[in-house]
Amino acid sequence: MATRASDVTAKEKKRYGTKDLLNLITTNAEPKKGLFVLGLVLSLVATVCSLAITLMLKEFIDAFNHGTSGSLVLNLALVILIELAAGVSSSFLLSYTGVDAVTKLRAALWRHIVDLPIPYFDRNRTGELSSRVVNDTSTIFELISSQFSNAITGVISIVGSLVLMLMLNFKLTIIILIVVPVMALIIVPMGQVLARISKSIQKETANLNSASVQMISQNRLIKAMDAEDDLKQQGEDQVNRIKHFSISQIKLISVLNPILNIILLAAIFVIIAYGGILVQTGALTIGSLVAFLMYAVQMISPLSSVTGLVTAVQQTVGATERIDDILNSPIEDKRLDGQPLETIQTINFDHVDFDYVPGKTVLKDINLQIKQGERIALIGESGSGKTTLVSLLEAYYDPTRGQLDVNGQPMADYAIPAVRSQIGYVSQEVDLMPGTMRDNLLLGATAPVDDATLVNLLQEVGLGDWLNELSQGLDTDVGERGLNVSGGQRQRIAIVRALVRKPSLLILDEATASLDNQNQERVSQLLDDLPADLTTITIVHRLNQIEAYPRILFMEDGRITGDGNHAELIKTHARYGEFYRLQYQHG
Ligand SMILES: Nc1ncnc2c1ncn2[C@@H]1O[C@H](COP(=O)(O)OP(=O)(O)OP(=O)(O)O)[C@@H](O)[C@H]1O
Repeated sequence: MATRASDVTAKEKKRYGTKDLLNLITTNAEPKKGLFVLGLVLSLVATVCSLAITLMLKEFIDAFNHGTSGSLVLNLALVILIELAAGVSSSFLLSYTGVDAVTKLRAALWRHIVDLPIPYFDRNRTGELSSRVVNDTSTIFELISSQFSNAITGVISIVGSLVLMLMLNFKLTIIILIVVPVMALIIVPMGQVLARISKSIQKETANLNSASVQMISQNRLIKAMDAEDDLKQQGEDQVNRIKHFSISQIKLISVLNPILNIILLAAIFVIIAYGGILVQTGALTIGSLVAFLMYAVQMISPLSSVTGLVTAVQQTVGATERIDDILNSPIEDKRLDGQPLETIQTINFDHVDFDYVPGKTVLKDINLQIKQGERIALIGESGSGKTTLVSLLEAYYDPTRGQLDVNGQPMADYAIPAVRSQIGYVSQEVDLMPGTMRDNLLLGATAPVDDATLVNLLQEVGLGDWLNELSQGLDTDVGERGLNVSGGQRQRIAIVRALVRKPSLLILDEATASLDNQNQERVSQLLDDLPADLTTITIVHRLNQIEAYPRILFMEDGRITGDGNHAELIKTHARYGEFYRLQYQHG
């Protein structure tokens, strides 16, 4: 079944946690576990080596008085080399695992979004969805490629340094054991506040993303409405919201870092002062004091990455929730085991109602029979239900009540790709896809189409000269959103794109709206020249050629109240007459 808008029920709000994050990573990002573990092990080796290097430096310094042994220098060089090799390879392997995992996750999200049903796109904002594909997945990348391993090696550094410090001098270690909890007392609560702030920054950045997509794609409308100042203000408010949270973040970090530094300096000062006394009394060697100081630093600096892991996980859990929301939304059921459809001969709406939202009926008791080869104009006021009616034919939605039959069988019996392959659709707003002219014309085409056919069709819709002017003909890149192609040209390309698929039903949503008169006639001519068995339904907004349609369906408030040719309707349907005259007076 195609998705029924009224099927969408309120989802129970679930609390997301680390388990969901792990689940998302293992099932959708499928990290290369072997490489990840190897990266972790190597990073542990590098950490242990750096602890050992400090210990060897102690020996090295203490050996100054009685001559440095060659084997010590050799061992030191060897350990430094191992540390270097392990560090470089672990950093590469962990980043590689992160890149690989985030690539799979992004691809899985992309595939899933492509397959989501139309009602999902009705409910969700474009920018927000794109932010999930780009930003939320980056958060997960950071966690896998650096934050997680930094925290693990951090723990080893802390524990290792502590054990070695205890071995070097118990009393000096006590000083560190007092300093660390004090630092933790500051870092942990401030870290939690920082996590909340960065969650707000993420949310507001996603909103900015969403708002910019709207602002850029709707720029013509904004200019036409002279609404630039409003939009500038909205943008300013949005960036200022991010600034507000970013400043709180900066303030906190600016205070946090110097405080931690001062505590660290104070601890180092105490260690040097007390350690100096111990050295003078001969209870501690200079090498041990230097090693001790190095361990203190090695122990304290990973503290923030260990506590930072909590923050990072919290942030990533937020990203997981948003990504899961997409991945758990059911994709469109294309009924692939449904029947094939060779051609559309008859369409029958039998008492069809449709509600986007339960209880708000948009199409009301539609009874309509369409035979192969009919040329139908669908007209009516804005919001009367014209687009919704053709959306049911495209199987974007199923009727809420009543029955829609194609060739005498319920629409729901057919495989959805079979239905759509029989329908050519030209929308009101034609967007070209990024890529070449040929890519655009062949979008979704299943059978091979040669260039000569494409050129012929382009000539028939009046794009022959334009094609000749293009530097690379059919290989010319028409650009994102087709920015370098006019509205009229885009619509004509869309008509060719629809015809290339050799449909048995052609739906044109005001396909001639942005064409000048000459090109409009050429397209009308093309539509006249279409094969006689091709059914066309044109949603007509400009009525200047309405007389040419043998059958006109007039819609009012979700109902078809008029069905006949122009001469019949003008005589029998008062509202149609009024609508027709009004259009002429104003247009
Ligand atoms: N995705 C949706 N969710 C909820 N309501 C919708 C949705 N799409 C359209 N509607 C409502 O359904 C009604 C019919 O809309 P529809 O787009 O079919 O009208 P239309 O005749 O094609 O209008 P227009 O000529 O302006 O394109 C309107 O009241 C509209 O607000």
